[in-house]
This record gives sequence, structure tokens and C-alpha cells, in this order.
Amino acid sequence: KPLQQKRRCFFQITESTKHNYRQNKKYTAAGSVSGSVQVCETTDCCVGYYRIINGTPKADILACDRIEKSCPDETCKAQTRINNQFLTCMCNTDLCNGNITWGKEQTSHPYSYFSVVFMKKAVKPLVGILLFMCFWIVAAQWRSCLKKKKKNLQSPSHDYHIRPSCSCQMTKTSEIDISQIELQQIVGRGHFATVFQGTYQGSVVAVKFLPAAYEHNFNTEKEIYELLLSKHTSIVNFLGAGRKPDDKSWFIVLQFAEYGSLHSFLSKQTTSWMFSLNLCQSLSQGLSYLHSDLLSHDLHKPPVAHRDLSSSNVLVKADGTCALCDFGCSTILRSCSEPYRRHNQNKNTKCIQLGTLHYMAPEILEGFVNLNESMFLMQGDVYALGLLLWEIWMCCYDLFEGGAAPQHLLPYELELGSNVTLESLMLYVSYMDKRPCIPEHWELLPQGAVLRELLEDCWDSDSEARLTSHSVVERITSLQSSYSL
Ligand SMILES: Nc1ncnc2c1ncn2[C@@H]1O[C@H](COP(=O)(O)OP(=O)(O)OP(=O)(O)O)[C@@H](O)[C@H]1O
Repeated sequence: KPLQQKRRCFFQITESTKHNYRQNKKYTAAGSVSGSVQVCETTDCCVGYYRIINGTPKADILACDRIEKSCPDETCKAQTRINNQFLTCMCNTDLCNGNITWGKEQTSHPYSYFSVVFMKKAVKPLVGILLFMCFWIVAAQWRSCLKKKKKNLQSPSHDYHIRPSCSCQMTKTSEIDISQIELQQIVGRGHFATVFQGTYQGSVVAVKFLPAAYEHNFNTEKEIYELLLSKHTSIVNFLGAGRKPDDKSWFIVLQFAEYGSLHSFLSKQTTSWMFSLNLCQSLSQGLSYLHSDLLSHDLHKPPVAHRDLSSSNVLVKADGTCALCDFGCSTILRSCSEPYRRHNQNKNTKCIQLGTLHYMAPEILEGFVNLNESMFLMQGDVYALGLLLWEIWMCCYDLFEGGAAPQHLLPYELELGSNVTLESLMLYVSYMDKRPCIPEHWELLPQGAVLRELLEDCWDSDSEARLTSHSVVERITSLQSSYSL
């Protein structure tokens, strides 16, 4: 049998990728590279990622495919078109990825590429699994129905409650009567909540209202605030909660953050290097505290994954430090009675559908997160933390020539436009393995290499290779001592 010839593909990576050691390694690992040609090690497919510039596709990345997939076409036909900006193609003949064939009329089928692969690999076994699961669910429901009838019991919902036997500290907060609060103007709106500035017992407070139907979000958020062992300066201070008698809406009373969200803060001003470090340090400390597993005087604070970190869910206080807020999507990762098990099953669909897409880690975008593995959820938070650090430093005038920091942008907004979609993020972040652009001139700054390394260690595509939030705090502490201006 003749020795099978290995596939040869054109190899090219863009300038921005070249500087990213980790991303660069991913493409070069797919085969040995000599000049502009790569001999594929593991697949028979060449891939091309093209960017449309002035109506013409220009190669962004050309390489052997990194993962074994099917590629039935001999020529590189455009398969996915995202935001009129990117085209991808895949083909199975030598050097076929040097030219892409595409038509302007080509419609956007963001999932077409993923679906072909997915269909081939997953559909058959999935049908079997689904049939088995249907059978299993019907049988289980039937059994539980019979049991209930027999015992005449109503099954309590355990989903969102800490068991009474659990030794977690639950600060019992006083229920607040809405008449005790004087409401002033609206200071923010989330997807469902409306936040007012107000006065309560002589202090300025923020009052977050959730419609009556969002009892679940209200309970989750209140529960997280209540179980935090002691007040932490980087978690917004919780003062109490209640329900309005008229429209039955829920409300949570919080310490008022004078600068509002980090997003609105960065949209209005740029910061000095030291100010940016304070923001980054307090933000990482807040997350590190949230993730920590603390035992004090026989009381337990289990780790909590935030799961919806974004610059809208981080507040900036008058002293220029950050405080985390909005725990409506958070998950308590370990119950006291059952160590190392996820405690509350946060099935909140709002979080999946409306959570800020930009900050979703690649494994979450792809749906590969094992929700029973607490580490995965915390690593997802660290990915978002990396993007937040980038967002803060991109607004730091000391890191830009002439002190002119660019206008504040969300991560990937520059690359994918303001209406980022799940499909475009999947392609860009997950498949192309790209991250927000780190300015090249940072390499020339004394702290530039450390900043780059820190960001890359937070947003690594391999979730297990990411730093922990605790080590991010340590890295920033050493940045503070080594590079104080
Ligand atoms: N304590 C506070 N002090 C000042 N402003 C606040 C405070 N809490 C919230 N806000 C403002 O209200 C906005 C919405 O609050 P929050 O994120 O809690 O609502 P949400 O509906 O849960 O949001 P999301 O859409 O992210 O789920 C924040 O982005 C911020 O601008």
C-alpha cells in the first residue's frame, strides 16, 4: 500500500497573531511549517480565514486545520460569513486554501460550518441518547407520580435553598419596608432590573427593583449577598431586601456606588496608570473573595462563581475602587454538607440568553462546560476578568503615546462591531482563537510584557491553563510595587 501523502496547505498568520505566542503555537502545532507551506500532521483539511477589506477577501490566517473534521470540497468555498467581515473556508487538496471562492450574494449561515461537522459526528449517537433519555424521563416521572400519590406529599423544591443543616453563614437581613426608602432618580437599567438612587436611614443607597415574575433572580441574588461571611470592600454592600405591596415587585437595597458601572465610568473618562491599577486590583480582589472557600469560627463561606461578569456588573465607588454586583446568575459551588458539589442548580435561562455575550469564555460559547465542575465556572469568570483588565488598561492614558487613550470599547467591539452575535463570537473567539488586540507599542513600555502575559494567562483558550483569581491579585500586587509611576 503506498504511503499516504500528507496534506500540504498554505501557511500564513497575521501580524497581530504573530505576536501572540499561545495563539501562534496553536496554528503551528497543526503541522511542520516551511516558509509559506505547512505539512499537516493530524488532518487532511486546509483552512482559510479571510477578512473582507474593501469588498475583497484578504487572507487572515491560512493553515492546516487544527482538529480532525470533514472537508468534502476540493476548492476553498466560503462557508461562513460573519457581519460582512469574515469568511472561512475549508478544502481537501494541496495548497487549496490560498484562494477563496465566494459570491457577494452569499448569505450568512453562521452555523453552517459548525453544523456540518456537528451533524456528521454527533447526530447519530445523539438520537440514541435522546430516545433513551425520553424513555428514562417518562419512566422517572411516572414513578415519582406514583410515589407522590401514595404518600400524598408535595415535593419541596430544593433547587435554590441552602439546607437548614448547612453551616454556611446566612446573615439574616432585616426585611425592608419600601416606605422607609425615599426614591430619587433612575441610575441604571439591566435587562430586567431598574435601579434607583434613594435614601434609607440617612444614607444614599441604590435600590434594585425586579418585576414580580423574577422571584428566582431575586432569591438567587439575595442568597449570595446573605451568605458572604463578612462584608468585603470589593463586593457591593447589601443592606436588605423586600417586596413592594402594590405591584409585588422585589427590591434589593445596596450601598450606592457614586461612579455607577465600570462601563459608564470608562465611557466618560480615561485614567492614570496608578488609578487603573487600583481599579484592577480591587476588581480582582472582589472576584478572589467570591471564589474563595472560607471557614471562620465554624462558619463557612462556599465559593461562588459570578457567571455574568461584565463592565456593567462592576461598580466604581467614590474612592476609585471597584465592587462586584449583580449576582442574579451566580452559582454557589459547594454546599457545606456536600463538599465539592455544585449547590444551587442555576437554570436561569436569562443568564444564558441575555448575559453579556462579549465576556463568554470559549468553552461556554461552545457549550462544553460541565456544570458539575466548579472549577470550570470559576475559570469562566477569570476569562471575563482578563477582558475587564484589558478594558481598563485600554482606557489608561499613561499606556498611550501623548496620553491619548482610545475611546472606550467593549471587548471585540472593534473587531466584530457593536452588535456582537453569538455566531460571530464563536467563530472569532472560539474557532479562530482570537482575543482583543493588545497594542503593539505596549511591548516597548517597561510593564508592557507583564501586562500582555497577565492578560493572556487570564483569557487562555485552555480553561485549565488560566490563572486563578487569587493569582491575578498577586500578579497585580507585584505590578503595583514594580511599576509605580
Ligand atoms: N449599587 C449601585 N450603585 C450605583 N449604580 C448601580 C448600583 N447597582 C446597579 N447600578 C446600576 O444599575 C445597572 C443595572 O444593575 P444590575 O446589573 O444589577 O441589573 P440587572 O438587570 O441584574 O443587569 P443585567 O442585565 O446585567 O442582568 C448597573 O449597570 C449600574 O449602572
